[in-house]
Amino acid sequence: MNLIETSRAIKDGHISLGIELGSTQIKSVLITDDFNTIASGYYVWENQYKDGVWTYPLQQVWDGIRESYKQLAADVYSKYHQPLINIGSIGVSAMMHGYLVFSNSGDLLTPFRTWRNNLTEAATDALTDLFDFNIPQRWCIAHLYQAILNKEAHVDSIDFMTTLAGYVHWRLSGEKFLGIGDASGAFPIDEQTGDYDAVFLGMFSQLEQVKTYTWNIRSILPKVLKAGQPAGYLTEEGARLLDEKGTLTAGSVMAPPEGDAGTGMVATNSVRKKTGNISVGTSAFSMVVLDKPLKKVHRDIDIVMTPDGSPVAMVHTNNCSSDINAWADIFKQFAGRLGIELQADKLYEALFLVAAKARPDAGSLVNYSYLSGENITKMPSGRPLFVRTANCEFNLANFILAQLYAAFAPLKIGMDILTNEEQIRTEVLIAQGGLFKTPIIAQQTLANALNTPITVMKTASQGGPWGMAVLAAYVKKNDLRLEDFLDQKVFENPETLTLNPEPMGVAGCKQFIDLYRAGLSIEHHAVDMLTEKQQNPVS
Ligand SMILES: Nc1ncnc2c1ncn2[C@@H]1O[C@H](COP(=O)(O)OP(=O)(O)O)[C@@H](O)[C@H]1O
Ligand SMILES: O=C(CO)[C@@H](O)[C@@H](O)COP(=O)(O)O
Repeated sequence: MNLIETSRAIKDGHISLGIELGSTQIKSVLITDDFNTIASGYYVWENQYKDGVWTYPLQQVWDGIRESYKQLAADVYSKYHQPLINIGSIGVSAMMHGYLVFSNSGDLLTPFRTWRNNLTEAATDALTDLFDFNIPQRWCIAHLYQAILNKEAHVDSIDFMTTLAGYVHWRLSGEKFLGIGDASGAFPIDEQTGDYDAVFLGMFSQLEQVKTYTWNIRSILPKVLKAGQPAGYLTEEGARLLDEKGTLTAGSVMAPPEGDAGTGMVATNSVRKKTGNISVGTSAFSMVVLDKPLKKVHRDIDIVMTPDGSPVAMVHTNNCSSDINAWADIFKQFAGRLGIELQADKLYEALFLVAAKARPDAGSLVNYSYLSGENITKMPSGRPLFVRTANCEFNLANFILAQLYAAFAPLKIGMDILTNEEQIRTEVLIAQGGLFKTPIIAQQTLANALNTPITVMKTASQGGPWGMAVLAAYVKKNDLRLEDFLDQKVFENPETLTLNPEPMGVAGCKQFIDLYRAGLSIEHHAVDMLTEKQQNPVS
């Protein structure tokens, strides 16, 4: 579309908005009906560790959404000279799972517990045994049951439990829905009915500790919808939450709110059976759409759903890029001392590119990027740790490569279970996430770590919110199955780059992983010996 055509599309509302609340950024992306991004906005935020809980204040959710929307609207006006009055369809996605519970008057009952918390081991052991289905620590039902086991007073007053995307959607539209992908990280889904598993709901309700409450699990969970189904309309109040200037009008059709896993699958065109993709950011997770059930229950493989309701095997690690960011900030501060003010992209590029000069084994340096606990390596909480012997090759190139290897190490260990025990392997994995903003380096390192070709699309670094915008557009025109819609309408001619594993890199990464495994008890010891500093309670 040329400028005039795009400007007309904006005026006529032939546009879709995707908003994704990721762990480090709230991003908004606006697309035209040909799925091209025409404007974007973002807001930077960070989880806080307060009172032993990883959290974000809900006020910041709205400050961030408004700021990111404001930037996007300004971007539209400056490029196309049009105010944003009427947006055809809107979709919200976010980091999944966690614990957000509300009373019947809509009050938040306890500060938001994010996916990053490892507080629910007892609940997950009990529920996994009960259902004979893996319940990971970060899932909503695990948080709820743990709160019950802890006898937390607020549980009595629960009227509604949802995810972050479900919460934002509810406030924008007044509707309590979840897309099936996001719902599958709240409570297990039955593929046949496309709804929460009725047998498991019954089993949960019959638990002694659960029976004592007046609420029923079914009634506090949001209703489940599949991609393409309308999930309400933007209300007047919702429009004011997005756009405080009052320009935006109500009435946009809303897509089912999704999780960032689902939007990652859409953004990489990986909803078809046997396709695989990876998301790398604060956390890392690989997803393969299953063509048959797994042979057995694995505590390290989560079963979630595509946005149109097919089961997916997910390997999820809580830690990926946070330690890289912490070190990048140290280098930024040092550059600042020399009078050099570095923008983030320049900083990451300068650091990542030097890794190309590293020894393939990263000079025998070892790093544990555990800002929080790690399920895959059974680490109860996190103490980021860099360790080396006196005679190893300690230089910047090896240091940065060790950081990258460490970011992918838990994922590599988890993926080995998928490939070795379940023989699930895809020809290629399509990756997306902020680490690919600097081309090649993270992509090649991931290919070497997983010993699998990795494809990255041109849109990789803004994948999630763009994927959500595409799901919002799909609500307006859903005459094809989602996988066909993506193949035929969205990804007719994708711009991609595939990198194959390099034999020396594969061998070098294996050496790193051997050292990493050997030293895991050092990390355990650090967890035991160093107490986490507490911050003030969340307001
Ligand atoms: N220019 C860049 N080059 C490489 N990595 C980057 C760059 N900018 C940001 N990153 C990394 O990308 C991460 C954000 O990725 P993203 O997929 O948006 O994650 P999240 O959903 O966890 O916020 C940052 O935390 C940082 O580690
Ligand atoms: O838990 C999941 C997916 O299962 C994610 O929502 C969570 O790891 C957050 O992802 P990001 O690191 O914000 O991309």
